[in-house]
Amino acid sequence: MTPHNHAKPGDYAEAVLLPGDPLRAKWIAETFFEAPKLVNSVRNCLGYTGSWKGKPVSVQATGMGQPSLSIYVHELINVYGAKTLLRVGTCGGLNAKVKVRDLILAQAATTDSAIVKDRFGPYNFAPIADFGLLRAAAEKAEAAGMRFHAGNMLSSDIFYHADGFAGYGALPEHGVIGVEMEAAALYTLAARFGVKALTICTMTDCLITKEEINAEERQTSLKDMVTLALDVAIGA
Ligand SMILES: O=P(O)(O)O[C@H]1O[C@H](CO)[C@@H](O)[C@H]1O
Ligand SMILES: O=c1cc[nH]c(=O)[nH]1
Repeated sequence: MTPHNHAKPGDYAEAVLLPGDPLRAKWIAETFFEAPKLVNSVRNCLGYTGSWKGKPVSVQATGMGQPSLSIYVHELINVYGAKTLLRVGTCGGLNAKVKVRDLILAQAATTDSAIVKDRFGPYNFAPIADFGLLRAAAEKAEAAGMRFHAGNMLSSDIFYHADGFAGYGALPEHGVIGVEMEAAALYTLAARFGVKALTICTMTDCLITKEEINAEERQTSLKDMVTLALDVAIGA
């Protein structure tokens, strides 16, 4: 149906989880969905639809970075009718108060990317999460006893900064607590097309303390993030 997606209209639910990693999309569908069905495998950027607690839900991998996410999200909204988009990612930590395995709810997303900046001329647009999704995620995370932080996320085009931690400049001292690579484009597209979006990330590597989690812990802590996102997606 598009150069990047061979699903038919109607193949996706209105609520879609968005991991960067295609294998995380497969794991989410096979681990959590009832009756998962593969709906897209173009470029191995896997997409599935199934249900969670009896309600329809989809997952679509976005690849890494804002250009790649923008393609999948643009098509999910405009071709497949997606209305609620929940990124489920991993991120680095920019504040020592955020511990590995903690969840970050990206209330806003700062970015160095031209993909957002170039659209607004003289203005510095502030990409923000949908308040209802953010509030629901915070309430559910609190009720489940999950460690989480709501705050400003950096969506960077650069994974390997030539200047290391110094490359993040004044952002950490202005309350930017994590770094990933997609949320700002997701929020900007959601604003443009009038749909709801939220990014939830698990902090997997602290750029200050250098603490990281291993593969097994990564899987366990991602379960918390995914069940939280699924409950928020279906309004449970
Ligand atoms: O784990 P995912 O969702 O891919 O997210 C993070 O991991 C990738 C970088 O390793 C980037 O996509 C970044 O945003
Ligand atoms: O984008 C990312 C994701 C995880 N860790 C980082 O440092 N950056």
